[in-house]
Amino acid sequence: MFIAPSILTADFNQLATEIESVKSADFLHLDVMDGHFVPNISFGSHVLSGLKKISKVPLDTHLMLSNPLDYIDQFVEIGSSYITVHVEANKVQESINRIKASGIKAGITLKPKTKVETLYPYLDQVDLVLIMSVEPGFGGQKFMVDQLEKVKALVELRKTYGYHYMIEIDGGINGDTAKLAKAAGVDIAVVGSYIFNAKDRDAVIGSLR
Ligand SMILES: O=C(CO)[C@H](O)[C@H](O)COP(=O)(O)O
Repeated sequence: MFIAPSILTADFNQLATEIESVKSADFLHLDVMDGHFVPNISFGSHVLSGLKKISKVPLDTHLMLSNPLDYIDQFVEIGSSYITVHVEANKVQESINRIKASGIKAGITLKPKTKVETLYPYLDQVDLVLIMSVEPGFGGQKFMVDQLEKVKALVELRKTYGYHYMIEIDGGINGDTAKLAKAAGVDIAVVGSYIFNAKDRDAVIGSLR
């Protein structure tokens, strides 16, 4: 399983050092929140604009925004490899088109209460499907085990229709829940507090893999 540390729980007073501490990761997960789509505000592209200068880890950007289309160019500009938008957001199809036209990979995601069927119109177009295993907005929450049913459904759909997306899970991942996620068919685990609350982050990344 690939591991994507979420910098949401990192110490922003020493962001460069925090990012250096997870240099063995497969992706760096960026949780962008607008205080409207989710009840929290995190950071915008300006804060992240120097990231590519200090880390070679590919950037996996998750836009928790009501109007992602208005911000996609900024997150392309900072060097994102993947940009993921919510199916509940405005102008979903236009956002996916914009991401792909920018030459980077597009992802789709959904909140825990949203049915997996809402993703069906986009599954043939996307490179990544992100399953939220907590209510988006905050790190450090408990893993919602029932969301693994969505992972299993997506594995089957990929097999049946020959889709190419990777399946990512985000929220409440630790040593135990990572095993459940992997068994269900997850390709990438986003991990916030379990990594950033540890001293030896590379060791945690290695053990999660
Ligand atoms: O997207 C998020 C919250 O919206 C975080 O990425 C997610 O919660 C990871 O943090 P943790 O591993 O601490 O649960």
